[in-house]
Amino acid sequence: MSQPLSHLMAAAGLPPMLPGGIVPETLSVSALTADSRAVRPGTLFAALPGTHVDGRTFIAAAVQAGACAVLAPPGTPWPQGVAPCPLVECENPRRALALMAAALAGPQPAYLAAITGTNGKTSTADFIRQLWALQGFSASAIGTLGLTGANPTGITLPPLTTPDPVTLANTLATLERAGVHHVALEASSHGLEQGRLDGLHLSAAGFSNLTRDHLDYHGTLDAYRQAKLHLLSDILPPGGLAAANADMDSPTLDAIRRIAKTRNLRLRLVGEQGDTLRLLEHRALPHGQELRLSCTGHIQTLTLGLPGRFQADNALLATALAAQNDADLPALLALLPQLQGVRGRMERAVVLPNGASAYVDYAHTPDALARLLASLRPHALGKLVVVFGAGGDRDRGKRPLMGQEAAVGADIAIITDDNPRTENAAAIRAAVRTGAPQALEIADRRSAIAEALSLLGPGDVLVVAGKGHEQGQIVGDTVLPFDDASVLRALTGAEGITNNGAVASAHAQPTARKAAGPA
Ligand SMILES: CC(=O)N[C@H]1[C@@H](OP(=O)(O)OP(=O)(O)OC[C@H]2O[C@@H](n3ccc(=O)[nH]c3=O)[C@H](O)[C@@H]2O)O[C@H](CO)[C@@H](O)[C@@H]1O[C@H](C)C(=O)N[C@@H](C)C(=O)N[C@H](CCC(=O)O)C(=O)O
Ligand SMILES: Nc1ncnc2c1ncn2[C@@H]1O[C@H](COP(=O)(O)OP(=O)(O)OP(=O)(O)O)[C@@H](O)[C@H]1O
Ligand SMILES: N[C@H](CCC[C@H](N)C(=O)O)C(=O)O
Ligand SMILES: [Mg+2]
Repeated sequence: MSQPLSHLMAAAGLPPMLPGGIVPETLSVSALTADSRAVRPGTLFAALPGTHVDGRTFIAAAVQAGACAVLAPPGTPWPQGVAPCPLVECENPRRALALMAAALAGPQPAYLAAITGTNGKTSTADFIRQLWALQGFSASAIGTLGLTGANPTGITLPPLTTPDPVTLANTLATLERAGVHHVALEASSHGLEQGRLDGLHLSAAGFSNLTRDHLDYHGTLDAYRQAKLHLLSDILPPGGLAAANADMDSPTLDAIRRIAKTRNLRLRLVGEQGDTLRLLEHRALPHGQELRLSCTGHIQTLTLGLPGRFQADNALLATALAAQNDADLPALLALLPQLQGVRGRMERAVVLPNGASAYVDYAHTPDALARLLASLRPHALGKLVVVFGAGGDRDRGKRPLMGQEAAVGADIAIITDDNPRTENAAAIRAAVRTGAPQALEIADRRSAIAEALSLLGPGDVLVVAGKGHEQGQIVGDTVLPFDDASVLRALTGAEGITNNGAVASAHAQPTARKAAGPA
Protein backbone atom coordinates (compact mmCIF):
# COMPACT_ATOMS: atom_id res chain seq x y z
CA MET A 1 0.00 0.00 0.00
CA SER A 2 1.30 3.45 -0.93
CA GLN A 3 1.12 6.52 1.27
CA PRO A 4 1.62 10.21 0.51
CA LEU A 5 5.18 11.32 1.32
CA SER A 6 3.72 14.08 3.50
CA HIS A 7 2.06 11.43 5.74
CA LEU A 8 5.31 9.55 6.11
CA MET A 9 7.15 12.76 6.91
CA ALA A 10 4.55 13.58 9.56
CA ALA A 11 5.04 10.11 11.04
CA ALA A 12 8.73 10.92 11.28
CA GLY A 13 7.98 14.24 12.97
CA LEU A 14 9.03 16.28 9.93
CA PRO A 15 7.12 19.27 8.49
CA PRO A 16 5.86 18.68 4.93
CA MET A 17 8.38 21.12 3.49
CA LEU A 18 11.02 20.62 0.84
CA PRO A 19 13.56 23.24 -0.36
CA GLY A 20 11.24 23.97 -3.29
CA GLY A 21 8.06 24.38 -1.18
CA ILE A 22 5.34 22.20 0.31
CA VAL A 23 5.31 18.44 -0.47
CA PRO A 24 2.62 17.76 -3.09
CA GLU A 25 -0.16 15.47 -1.78
CA THR A 26 0.07 13.54 -5.04
CA LEU A 27 3.62 12.38 -4.28
CA SER A 28 3.09 8.83 -3.13
CA VAL A 29 5.62 6.35 -1.74
CA SER A 30 5.12 2.61 -2.19
CA ALA A 31 8.29 1.30 -0.55
CA LEU A 32 11.33 2.38 1.45
CA THR A 33 14.91 1.18 1.38
CA ALA A 34 18.41 2.19 2.42
CA ASP A 35 19.91 0.05 -0.32
CA SER A 36 20.06 1.56 -3.81
CA ARG A 37 20.09 -1.96 -5.25
CA ALA A 38 16.58 -2.56 -3.93
CA VAL A 39 15.06 0.65 -5.36
CA ARG A 40 12.07 0.25 -7.72
CA PRO A 41 9.83 2.98 -9.16
CA GLY A 42 7.91 4.60 -6.28
CA THR A 43 10.56 3.80 -3.65
CA LEU A 44 11.95 6.38 -1.22
CA PHE A 45 15.71 5.87 -0.97
CA ALA A 46 17.37 6.65 2.38
CA ALA A 47 20.93 7.72 1.59
CA LEU A 48 22.77 6.91 4.81
CA PRO A 49 26.45 7.39 5.64
CA GLY A 50 27.54 3.94 6.85
CA THR A 51 30.51 2.20 8.40
CA HIS A 52 31.90 0.95 5.09
CA VAL A 53 30.55 3.30 2.43
CA ASP A 54 28.54 6.53 2.23
CA GLY A 55 25.05 5.71 0.96
CA ARG A 56 24.84 9.23 -0.51
CA THR A 57 27.17 8.13 -3.27
CA PHE A 58 24.33 5.89 -4.52
CA ILE A 59 21.74 8.66 -4.98
CA ALA A 60 22.32 8.73 -8.74
CA ALA A 61 21.86 4.96 -8.99
CA ALA A 62 18.69 5.14 -6.89
CA VAL A 63 17.16 7.90 -9.00
CA GLN A 64 18.11 6.01 -12.13
CA ALA A 65 16.27 2.98 -10.72
CA GLY A 66 13.10 5.03 -10.18
CA ALA A 67 13.39 6.48 -6.64
CA CYS A 68 10.52 8.93 -6.07
CA ALA A 69 12.24 10.74 -3.17
CA VAL A 70 15.50 10.68 -1.24
CA LEU A 71 15.95 10.93 2.54
CA ALA A 72 19.40 12.12 3.65
CA PRO A 73 21.30 14.07 6.31
CA PRO A 74 21.38 17.90 6.09
CA GLY A 75 23.76 19.38 3.55
CA THR A 76 23.61 16.42 1.17
CA PRO A 77 24.83 17.65 -2.23
CA TRP A 78 22.66 16.66 -5.17
CA PRO A 79 24.83 14.74 -7.66
CA GLN A 80 25.60 16.64 -10.85
CA GLY A 81 23.65 15.67 -13.94
CA VAL A 82 21.05 13.66 -12.01
CA ALA A 83 17.40 14.48 -12.66
CA PRO A 84 15.82 16.42 -9.76
CA CYS A 85 13.79 14.45 -7.24
CA PRO A 86 12.39 15.53 -3.84
CA LEU A 87 15.18 15.53 -1.23
CA VAL A 88 14.06 15.23 2.41
CA GLU A 89 16.88 16.35 4.67
CA CYS A 90 16.78 15.68 8.39
CA GLU A 91 19.20 15.45 11.32
CA ASN A 92 18.57 11.78 12.03
CA PRO A 93 17.64 10.02 8.79
CA ARG A 94 18.06 6.53 10.31
CA ARG A 95 15.40 7.33 12.89
CA ALA A 96 13.19 8.98 10.24
CA LEU A 97 13.50 5.86 8.08
CA ALA A 98 12.43 3.61 10.96
CA LEU A 99 9.43 5.81 11.78
CA MET A 100 8.39 6.01 8.12
CA ALA A 101 8.80 2.24 7.75
CA ALA A 102 6.51 1.65 10.72
CA ALA A 103 3.90 4.04 9.31
CA LEU A 104 4.01 2.53 5.82
CA ALA A 105 3.94 -1.10 6.95
CA GLY A 106 0.84 -0.78 9.13
CA PRO A 107 -0.17 -2.04 12.57
CA GLN A 108 2.28 -4.05 14.64
CA PRO A 109 1.45 -6.96 16.96
CA ALA A 110 -0.39 -5.66 19.99
CA TYR A 111 2.00 -7.22 22.46
CA LEU A 112 5.59 -6.53 21.46
CA ALA A 113 8.42 -7.15 23.94
CA ALA A 114 12.04 -6.28 23.17
CA ILE A 115 15.05 -7.50 25.08
CA THR A 116 18.56 -6.10 25.16
CA GLY A 117 21.72 -6.99 27.09
CA THR A 118 25.13 -8.40 26.29
CA ASN A 119 24.10 -12.02 26.80
CA GLY A 120 20.78 -13.80 27.05
CA LYS A 121 18.72 -11.93 24.43
CA THR A 122 18.00 -14.92 22.19
CA SER A 123 17.29 -17.17 25.17
CA THR A 124 15.01 -14.69 26.91
CA ALA A 125 13.14 -13.83 23.71
CA ASP A 126 12.59 -17.50 23.02
CA PHE A 127 11.41 -18.17 26.59
CA ILE A 128 8.92 -15.28 26.30
CA ARG A 129 7.66 -16.78 23.05
CA GLN A 130 7.34 -20.22 24.65
CA LEU A 131 5.48 -18.84 27.67
CA TRP A 132 3.00 -17.06 25.43
CA ALA A 133 2.57 -20.19 23.31
CA LEU A 134 1.94 -22.24 26.46
CA GLN A 135 -0.76 -19.73 27.37
CA GLY A 136 -2.38 -20.47 24.03
CA PHE A 137 -1.32 -17.37 22.09
CA SER A 138 0.07 -17.45 18.59
CA ALA A 139 3.57 -16.09 19.29
CA SER A 140 6.86 -15.52 17.46
CA ALA A 141 10.38 -14.42 18.28
CA ILE A 142 12.72 -12.40 16.06
CA GLY A 143 16.47 -12.42 16.56
CA THR A 144 19.72 -14.28 16.07
CA LEU A 145 17.84 -17.49 15.23
CA GLY A 146 15.72 -15.67 12.61
CA LEU A 147 11.96 -15.85 12.97
CA THR A 148 10.96 -18.67 15.30
CA GLY A 149 7.61 -19.90 16.56
CA ALA A 150 4.45 -18.89 14.73
CA ASN A 151 5.30 -18.00 11.12
CA PRO A 152 2.05 -18.39 9.17
CA THR A 153 3.38 -16.79 5.98
CA GLY A 154 6.80 -18.49 5.92
CA ILE A 155 8.94 -15.37 6.42
CA THR A 156 12.72 -15.81 6.32
CA LEU A 157 14.95 -13.13 7.80
CA PRO A 158 18.52 -12.05 7.04
CA PRO A 159 21.17 -13.21 9.52
CA LEU A 160 21.14 -10.22 11.87
CA THR A 161 20.10 -10.18 15.53
CA THR A 162 18.03 -7.07 14.82
CA PRO A 163 16.90 -6.75 11.19
CA ASP A 164 17.05 -3.42 9.32
CA PRO A 165 14.08 -1.14 10.14
CA VAL A 166 12.20 -1.74 6.90
CA THR A 167 12.42 -5.53 7.15
CA LEU A 168 11.48 -5.31 10.82
CA ALA A 169 8.42 -3.13 10.22
CA ASN A 170 7.24 -5.26 7.28
CA THR A 171 7.76 -8.50 9.21
CA LEU A 172 5.83 -7.23 12.22
CA ALA A 173 2.94 -5.95 10.11
CA THR A 174 2.77 -9.26 8.21
CA LEU A 175 2.68 -11.20 11.47
CA GLU A 176 -0.05 -8.96 12.89
CA ARG A 177 -2.16 -9.38 9.75
CA ALA A 178 -1.69 -13.15 10.01
CA GLY A 179 -3.05 -13.15 13.56
CA VAL A 180 0.22 -13.20 15.51
CA HIS A 181 -0.35 -10.61 18.22
CA HIS A 182 2.52 -11.62 20.53
CA VAL A 183 6.11 -11.08 19.38
CA ALA A 184 9.36 -11.02 21.37
CA LEU A 185 12.42 -9.57 19.70
CA GLU A 186 16.10 -8.98 20.30
CA ALA A 187 17.48 -5.47 20.41
CA SER A 188 21.19 -5.58 19.59
CA SER A 189 23.40 -2.64 20.51
CA HIS A 190 24.18 -2.17 16.79
CA GLY A 191 20.47 -2.14 16.04
CA LEU A 192 19.75 0.36 18.81
CA GLU A 193 22.63 2.64 17.82
CA GLN A 194 21.50 2.59 14.19
CA GLY A 195 17.87 3.36 15.08
CA ARG A 196 16.64 0.05 13.62
CA LEU A 197 14.07 -0.24 16.46
CA ASP A 198 12.96 3.39 16.60
CA GLY A 199 9.64 2.67 14.89
CA LEU A 200 8.51 -0.04 17.29
CA HIS A 201 5.39 0.30 19.39
CA LEU A 202 6.60 -1.64 22.40
CA SER A 203 4.56 -2.82 25.35
CA ALA A 204 7.54 -4.17 27.25
CA ALA A 205 11.32 -3.91 27.22
CA GLY A 206 13.93 -5.88 29.14
CA PHE A 207 17.62 -5.57 29.97
CA SER A 208 19.50 -8.75 30.89
CA ASN A 209 23.04 -7.63 31.74
CA LEU A 210 25.94 -5.51 30.54
CA THR A 211 29.46 -6.87 30.24
CA ARG A 212 32.21 -6.40 27.71
CA ASP A 213 31.48 -6.91 24.01
CA HIS A 214 31.42 -4.97 20.74
CA LEU A 215 33.86 -2.27 21.84
CA ASP A 216 35.19 -2.39 18.27
CA TYR A 217 31.93 -0.70 17.25
CA HIS A 218 30.98 1.38 20.30
CA GLY A 219 34.47 2.44 21.42
CA THR A 220 33.85 2.51 25.17
CA LEU A 221 31.78 0.52 27.64
CA ASP A 222 29.91 3.69 28.49
CA ALA A 223 28.91 4.29 24.86
CA TYR A 224 27.89 0.62 24.62
CA ARG A 225 25.73 1.02 27.76
CA GLN A 226 24.14 4.22 26.41
CA ALA A 227 23.26 2.48 23.15
CA LYS A 228 21.47 -0.27 25.06
CA LEU A 229 19.73 2.13 27.46
CA HIS A 230 18.16 3.84 24.42
CA LEU A 231 15.64 0.96 24.45
CA LEU A 232 14.28 2.11 27.82
CA SER A 233 15.01 5.84 27.62
CA ASP A 234 13.51 6.48 24.19
CA ILE A 235 11.81 3.53 22.51
CA LEU A 236 9.61 2.06 25.25
CA PRO A 237 6.75 4.56 25.63
CA PRO A 238 6.16 6.26 29.00
CA GLY A 239 4.16 3.99 31.31
CA GLY A 240 5.44 0.85 29.56
CA LEU A 241 6.55 -2.31 31.29
CA ALA A 242 10.30 -2.58 31.91
CA ALA A 243 12.13 -5.53 33.42
CA ALA A 244 15.76 -6.03 34.32
CA ASN A 245 18.01 -8.45 36.11
CA ALA A 246 18.78 -6.77 39.42
CA ASP A 247 22.11 -8.61 39.78
CA MET A 248 23.75 -6.74 36.89
CA ASP A 249 26.48 -4.09 37.26
CA SER A 250 25.39 -1.15 39.36
CA PRO A 251 26.05 1.72 36.88
CA THR A 252 23.65 0.10 34.43
CA LEU A 253 21.09 -0.83 37.05
CA ASP A 254 21.19 2.67 38.56
CA ALA A 255 20.65 4.16 35.10
CA ILE A 256 17.69 1.82 34.50
CA ARG A 257 16.12 2.83 37.82
CA ARG A 258 16.59 6.54 37.00
CA ILE A 259 15.08 6.15 33.54
CA ALA A 260 12.15 4.16 34.92
CA LYS A 261 11.44 6.85 37.49
CA THR A 262 11.72 9.76 35.05
CA ARG A 263 9.59 8.07 32.39
CA ASN A 264 7.10 6.50 34.76
CA LEU A 265 7.91 2.96 33.55
CA ARG A 266 6.56 -0.03 35.48
CA LEU A 267 9.91 -1.56 36.48
CA ARG A 268 10.11 -5.22 37.48
CA LEU A 269 13.41 -6.44 38.89
CA VAL A 270 14.28 -10.14 38.93
CA GLY A 271 17.15 -12.18 40.37
CA GLU A 272 18.83 -12.46 43.77
CA GLN A 273 18.41 -8.72 44.33
CA GLY A 274 15.05 -8.69 42.57
CA ASP A 275 11.77 -7.33 43.89
CA THR A 276 8.98 -8.65 41.65
CA LEU A 277 10.68 -12.05 41.30
CA ARG A 278 13.40 -12.60 43.89
CA LEU A 279 15.52 -15.73 43.62
CA LEU A 280 16.02 -17.03 47.15
CA GLU A 281 17.73 -20.36 46.49
CA HIS A 282 19.08 -22.19 43.53
CA ARG A 283 20.10 -25.88 43.43
CA ALA A 284 21.64 -27.63 40.42
CA LEU A 285 19.95 -30.94 39.50
CA PRO A 286 21.42 -33.51 37.07
CA HIS A 287 19.43 -32.13 34.13
CA GLY A 288 17.95 -28.94 35.45
CA GLN A 289 17.67 -26.86 38.57
CA GLU A 290 15.39 -26.17 41.50
CA LEU A 291 14.49 -22.58 42.24
CA ARG A 292 12.97 -21.17 45.40
CA LEU A 293 11.67 -17.72 44.82
CA SER A 294 9.47 -14.99 46.10
CA CYS A 295 6.87 -13.68 43.67
CA THR A 296 5.51 -10.34 44.85
CA GLY A 297 5.98 -11.60 48.40
CA HIS A 298 4.71 -15.22 48.01
CA ILE A 299 7.34 -17.97 48.36
CA GLN A 300 7.30 -20.85 45.90
CA THR A 301 9.57 -23.62 44.65
CA LEU A 302 9.74 -24.84 41.08
CA THR A 303 11.89 -27.04 38.88
CA LEU A 304 13.37 -25.82 35.62
CA GLY A 305 14.25 -28.59 33.18
CA LEU A 306 17.26 -26.62 31.97
CA PRO A 307 20.71 -26.63 33.57
CA GLY A 308 22.76 -23.48 34.20
CA ARG A 309 22.15 -20.63 36.57
CA PHE A 310 22.07 -18.11 33.70
CA GLN A 311 19.12 -19.99 32.21
CA ALA A 312 17.23 -19.36 35.45
CA ASP A 313 18.02 -15.64 35.14
CA ASN A 314 16.72 -15.64 31.58
CA ALA A 315 13.58 -17.59 32.52
CA LEU A 316 12.73 -15.12 35.32
CA LEU A 317 13.32 -12.12 33.07
CA ALA A 318 11.12 -13.73 30.41
CA THR A 319 8.36 -14.26 32.97
CA ALA A 320 8.53 -10.62 34.03
CA LEU A 321 8.24 -9.49 30.40
CA ALA A 322 5.54 -11.94 29.34
CA ALA A 323 3.08 -11.03 32.12
CA GLN A 324 1.09 -7.93 31.33
CA ASN A 325 -0.21 -7.62 34.91
CA ASP A 326 1.30 -8.63 38.24
CA ALA A 327 -1.72 -10.88 38.76
CA ASP A 328 -0.60 -13.01 35.75
CA LEU A 329 2.84 -13.76 37.23
CA PRO A 330 1.93 -16.88 39.29
CA ALA A 331 0.29 -18.55 36.27
CA LEU A 332 3.35 -17.86 34.13
CA LEU A 333 5.74 -19.13 36.81
CA ALA A 334 3.74 -22.35 36.87
CA LEU A 335 4.62 -22.80 33.18
CA LEU A 336 8.40 -22.52 33.67
CA PRO A 337 8.91 -26.29 34.21
CA GLN A 338 7.66 -26.77 30.63
CA LEU A 339 10.28 -24.50 29.03
CA GLN A 340 12.44 -26.23 26.42
CA GLY A 341 16.10 -25.40 25.87
CA VAL A 342 17.11 -23.07 23.06
CA ARG A 343 19.12 -24.45 20.16
CA GLY A 344 22.87 -24.14 20.82
CA ARG A 345 22.47 -22.71 24.31
CA MET A 346 23.92 -25.15 26.88
CA GLU A 347 22.62 -27.92 24.67
CA ARG A 348 23.67 -31.41 25.71
CA ALA A 349 24.56 -32.70 22.27
CA VAL A 350 25.90 -36.18 23.04
CA VAL A 351 26.42 -38.58 25.92
CA LEU A 352 29.36 -40.93 25.46
CA PRO A 353 29.15 -44.64 26.33
CA ASN A 354 31.44 -43.95 29.33
CA GLY A 355 28.92 -41.45 30.70
CA ALA A 356 30.81 -38.29 29.75
CA SER A 357 28.63 -35.51 28.30
CA ALA A 358 29.39 -33.01 25.55
CA TYR A 359 27.54 -29.71 25.35
CA VAL A 360 27.31 -27.03 22.68
CA ASP A 361 26.95 -23.41 23.76
CA TYR A 362 27.05 -19.93 22.21
CA ALA A 363 29.31 -18.23 24.80
CA HIS A 364 31.35 -15.68 22.83
CA THR A 365 32.10 -13.11 25.54
CA PRO A 366 34.27 -13.36 28.68
CA ASP A 367 31.26 -13.16 31.01
CA ALA A 368 29.30 -15.79 29.08
CA LEU A 369 32.27 -18.16 29.15
CA ALA A 370 32.75 -17.64 32.90
CA ARG A 371 29.08 -18.30 33.66
CA LEU A 372 28.89 -21.25 31.32
CA LEU A 373 31.85 -22.99 32.94
CA ALA A 374 30.59 -22.21 36.45
CA SER A 375 27.20 -23.64 35.44
CA LEU A 376 28.73 -26.83 34.09
CA ARG A 377 31.08 -27.41 37.02
CA PRO A 378 28.45 -29.12 39.22
CA HIS A 379 27.72 -31.51 36.32
CA ALA A 380 31.35 -32.60 35.95
CA LEU A 381 32.12 -35.44 38.31
CA GLY A 382 35.57 -35.44 36.74
CA LYS A 383 37.27 -32.98 34.40
CA LEU A 384 35.67 -29.98 32.68
CA VAL A 385 37.07 -29.42 29.18
CA VAL A 386 36.33 -26.41 26.93
CA VAL A 387 36.95 -25.92 23.22
CA PHE A 388 36.58 -22.29 22.20
CA GLY A 389 37.91 -19.41 20.09
CA ALA A 390 37.17 -15.77 19.38
CA GLY A 391 35.63 -14.23 16.27
CA GLY A 392 37.54 -12.18 13.73
CA ASP A 393 36.51 -8.58 12.86
CA ARG A 394 35.04 -8.25 16.33
CA ASP A 395 36.15 -6.65 19.63
CA ARG A 396 39.86 -7.56 19.96
CA GLY A 397 40.04 -6.63 23.64
CA LYS A 398 37.79 -9.52 24.66
CA ARG A 399 40.19 -12.19 23.34
CA PRO A 400 42.69 -12.39 26.26
CA LEU A 401 39.80 -12.04 28.71
CA MET A 402 38.06 -15.03 27.15
CA GLY A 403 41.34 -16.93 27.46
CA GLN A 404 41.54 -16.04 31.16
CA GLU A 405 37.99 -17.20 31.86
CA ALA A 406 38.64 -20.50 30.11
CA ALA A 407 41.88 -21.00 32.01
CA VAL A 408 40.20 -20.29 35.35
CA GLY A 409 36.92 -22.09 34.74
CA ALA A 410 37.99 -25.29 32.97
CA ASP A 411 40.50 -28.01 33.77
CA ILE A 412 41.58 -28.25 30.16
CA ALA A 413 41.14 -25.46 27.59
CA ILE A 414 41.64 -25.94 23.86
CA ILE A 415 41.85 -22.80 21.75
CA THR A 416 40.57 -23.17 18.19
CA ASP A 417 39.11 -21.07 15.39
CA ASP A 418 35.68 -19.41 15.53
CA ASN A 419 34.84 -17.39 12.41
CA PRO A 420 38.21 -15.73 11.72
CA ARG A 421 36.46 -13.76 8.94
CA THR A 422 38.99 -11.42 7.28
CA GLU A 423 41.57 -11.64 10.10
CA ASN A 424 44.61 -13.88 10.47
CA ALA A 425 43.33 -16.86 12.47
CA ALA A 426 46.69 -17.62 14.10
CA ALA A 427 46.91 -14.04 15.38
CA ILE A 428 43.45 -14.33 16.95
CA ARG A 429 44.43 -17.58 18.68
CA ALA A 430 47.66 -15.98 19.91
CA ALA A 431 45.67 -13.10 21.42
CA VAL A 432 43.36 -15.56 23.20
CA ARG A 433 46.39 -17.51 24.39
CA THR A 434 47.85 -14.49 26.21
CA GLY A 435 45.05 -15.06 28.72
CA ALA A 436 45.49 -18.85 28.79
CA PRO A 437 49.18 -19.68 28.34
CA GLN A 438 48.67 -23.33 29.40
CA ALA A 439 45.89 -23.98 26.92
CA LEU A 440 46.27 -26.42 24.03
CA GLU A 441 45.93 -24.85 20.60
CA ILE A 442 44.45 -26.71 17.63
CA ALA A 443 43.50 -24.48 14.71
CA ASP A 444 41.13 -26.85 12.93
CA ARG A 445 37.87 -26.89 14.90
CA ARG A 446 36.96 -30.47 14.04
CA SER A 447 40.40 -31.69 15.15
CA ALA A 448 40.12 -29.65 18.34
CA ILE A 449 36.76 -31.28 19.12
CA ALA A 450 38.15 -34.74 18.32
CA GLU A 451 41.12 -34.17 20.64
CA ALA A 452 38.82 -32.96 23.42
CA LEU A 453 36.59 -36.04 23.05
CA SER A 454 39.63 -38.30 23.31
CA LEU A 455 40.47 -36.76 26.69
CA LEU A 456 37.08 -37.54 28.26
CA GLY A 457 36.81 -40.14 30.99
CA PRO A 458 33.69 -41.29 32.87
CA GLY A 459 31.80 -38.37 34.37
CA ASP A 460 33.81 -35.73 32.50
CA VAL A 461 32.13 -32.85 30.71
CA LEU A 462 33.13 -31.17 27.45
CA VAL A 463 31.66 -27.91 26.18
CA VAL A 464 32.26 -26.62 22.69
CA ALA A 465 31.62 -22.89 23.00
CA GLY A 466 31.13 -19.91 20.69
CA LYS A 467 29.13 -21.18 17.72
CA GLY A 468 25.95 -22.54 19.29
CA HIS A 469 23.37 -22.84 16.50
CA GLU A 470 25.73 -21.53 13.79
CA GLN A 471 25.98 -23.65 10.68
CA GLY A 472 29.28 -22.36 9.32
CA GLN A 473 32.85 -21.31 9.88
CA ILE A 474 33.38 -17.90 8.25
CA VAL A 475 36.82 -17.71 6.65
CA GLY A 476 37.39 -14.65 4.48
CA ASP A 477 34.07 -14.08 2.78
CA THR A 478 33.22 -17.77 2.57
CA VAL A 479 31.06 -19.73 4.99
CA LEU A 480 32.39 -23.28 5.27
CA PRO A 481 29.67 -25.63 6.55
CA PHE A 482 30.24 -26.43 10.21
CA ASP A 483 27.89 -27.37 13.01
CA ASP A 484 29.43 -28.19 16.40
CA ALA A 485 26.58 -30.52 17.43
CA SER A 486 26.72 -32.50 14.17
CA VAL A 487 30.50 -32.78 14.42
CA LEU A 488 30.21 -34.11 17.98
CA ARG A 489 27.65 -36.67 16.83
CA ALA A 490 29.67 -37.69 13.80
CA LEU A 491 32.88 -38.09 15.79
CA THR A 492 31.25 -40.17 18.49
CA GLY A 493 28.84 -42.03 16.25
CA ALA A 494 26.34 -41.18 18.92
CA GLU A 495 22.77 -40.22 18.52
CA GLY A 496 22.33 -36.86 20.12
CA ILE A 497 19.78 -35.42 22.44
CA THR A 498 18.40 -32.17 21.14
CA ASN A 499 17.37 -29.39 23.49
CA ASN A 500 13.81 -30.44 22.85
CA GLY A 501 14.49 -33.90 24.19
CA ALA A 502 14.22 -35.47 20.73
CA VAL A 503 16.88 -37.76 19.34
CA ALA A 504 19.01 -36.24 16.56
CA SER A 505 21.56 -37.98 14.36
CA ALA A 506 24.55 -36.55 12.55
CA HIS A 507 23.38 -35.17 9.24
CA ALA A 508 25.04 -34.28 5.97
CA GLN A 509 26.54 -30.81 5.77
CA PRO A 510 25.52 -28.32 3.07
CA THR A 511 28.13 -26.82 0.77
CA ALA A 512 30.15 -23.61 1.20
CA ARG A 513 28.49 -20.27 0.50
CA LYS A 514 29.37 -16.55 0.52
CA ALA A 515 29.36 -14.75 3.90
CA ALA A 516 26.43 -12.32 4.26
CA GLY A 517 27.28 -8.62 4.35
CA PRO A 518 30.54 -6.96 5.29
CA ALA A 519 32.50 -8.49 8.20
C1 LIG B 1 28.32 -2.43 11.29
C2 LIG B 1 26.87 -2.62 10.99
O1 LIG B 1 26.11 -2.93 11.87
N1 LIG B 1 26.48 -2.44 9.73
C3 LIG B 1 25.08 -2.55 9.36
C4 LIG B 1 24.64 -1.24 8.74
O2 LIG B 1 25.42 -1.07 7.62
P1 LIG B 1 26.06 0.30 7.23
O3 LIG B 1 24.99 1.35 7.15
O4 LIG B 1 27.19 0.62 8.11
O5 LIG B 1 26.47 -0.16 5.76
P2 LIG B 1 27.53 0.26 4.72
O6 LIG B 1 27.96 -0.98 4.06
O7 LIG B 1 28.56 1.21 5.24
O8 LIG B 1 26.63 1.07 3.63
C5 LIG B 1 26.06 2.36 3.89
C6 LIG B 1 24.76 2.46 3.18
O9 LIG B 1 24.98 2.34 1.78
C7 LIG B 1 24.01 1.49 1.24
N2 LIG B 1 24.47 0.94 -0.03
C8 LIG B 1 25.59 0.17 -0.09
C9 LIG B 1 25.98 -0.35 -1.32
C10 LIG B 1 25.23 -0.08 -2.49
O10 LIG B 1 25.53 -0.50 -3.60
N3 LIG B 1 24.13 0.70 -2.36
C11 LIG B 1 23.74 1.22 -1.16
O11 LIG B 1 22.72 1.90 -1.11
C12 LIG B 1 23.81 0.45 2.32
O12 LIG B 1 22.59 -0.23 2.16
C13 LIG B 1 23.81 1.32 3.57
O13 LIG B 1 22.54 1.85 3.82
O14 LIG B 1 23.29 -1.32 8.32
C14 LIG B 1 23.04 -2.39 7.39
C15 LIG B 1 21.54 -2.34 7.05
O15 LIG B 1 20.77 -2.40 8.22
C16 LIG B 1 23.39 -3.74 8.00
O16 LIG B 1 23.22 -4.77 7.05
C17 LIG B 1 24.86 -3.71 8.42
O17 LIG B 1 25.10 -4.90 9.15
C18 LIG B 1 26.29 -5.61 8.80
C19 LIG B 1 25.99 -6.60 7.69
C20 LIG B 1 26.76 -6.40 10.05
O18 LIG B 1 27.58 -7.29 9.95
N4 LIG B 1 26.25 -6.05 11.20
C21 LIG B 1 26.57 -6.73 12.44
C22 LIG B 1 27.88 -6.24 13.08
C23 LIG B 1 25.43 -6.49 13.39
O19 LIG B 1 24.63 -5.58 13.21
N5 LIG B 1 25.33 -7.34 14.39
C24 LIG B 1 24.34 -7.23 15.39
C25 LIG B 1 24.51 -8.35 16.42
C26 LIG B 1 25.35 -7.98 17.53
C27 LIG B 1 25.13 -8.95 18.71
O20 LIG B 1 24.03 -9.01 19.24
O21 LIG B 1 26.10 -9.59 19.11
C28 LIG B 1 22.95 -7.52 14.81
O22 LIG B 1 21.98 -6.88 15.23
O23 LIG B 1 22.86 -8.49 14.06
N1 LIG C 1 21.77 -14.17 31.39
C1 LIG C 1 22.97 -14.52 30.97
N2 LIG C 1 24.09 -14.08 31.61
C2 LIG C 1 25.32 -14.40 31.16
N3 LIG C 1 25.55 -15.23 30.13
C3 LIG C 1 24.48 -15.70 29.46
C4 LIG C 1 23.15 -15.36 29.84
N4 LIG C 1 22.30 -15.96 29.00
C5 LIG C 1 23.05 -16.61 28.09
N5 LIG C 1 24.36 -16.49 28.38
C6 LIG C 1 25.51 -17.00 27.63
O1 LIG C 1 25.51 -16.31 26.39
C7 LIG C 1 25.37 -17.23 25.31
C8 LIG C 1 24.49 -16.63 24.26
O2 LIG C 1 23.17 -16.58 24.75
P1 LIG C 1 22.05 -15.88 23.90
O3 LIG C 1 22.16 -16.36 22.52
O4 LIG C 1 20.77 -16.02 24.61
O5 LIG C 1 22.57 -14.38 23.99
P2 LIG C 1 22.41 -13.17 22.99
O6 LIG C 1 22.43 -11.95 23.85
O7 LIG C 1 21.24 -13.36 22.15
O8 LIG C 1 23.72 -13.23 22.08
P3 LIG C 1 23.97 -12.39 20.69
O9 LIG C 1 24.52 -11.06 21.13
O10 LIG C 1 24.95 -13.17 19.94
O11 LIG C 1 22.67 -12.26 20.00
C9 LIG C 1 24.79 -18.49 25.93
O12 LIG C 1 25.10 -19.61 25.14
C10 LIG C 1 25.44 -18.49 27.29
O13 LIG C 1 26.77 -18.97 27.21
N1 LIG D 1 26.32 -11.69 17.48
C1 LIG D 1 27.70 -12.02 17.72
C2 LIG D 1 27.88 -13.46 17.45
C3 LIG D 1 29.30 -13.95 17.65
C4 LIG D 1 29.42 -15.43 17.41
C5 LIG D 1 30.82 -15.99 17.37
N2 LIG D 1 30.75 -17.29 16.77
C6 LIG D 1 31.73 -15.06 16.57
O1 LIG D 1 31.76 -15.19 15.36
O2 LIG D 1 32.43 -14.25 17.20
C7 LIG D 1 28.57 -11.15 16.84
O3 LIG D 1 28.22 -10.99 15.66
O4 LIG D 1 29.55 -10.64 17.33
MG1 LIG E 1 21.05 -13.28 20.11
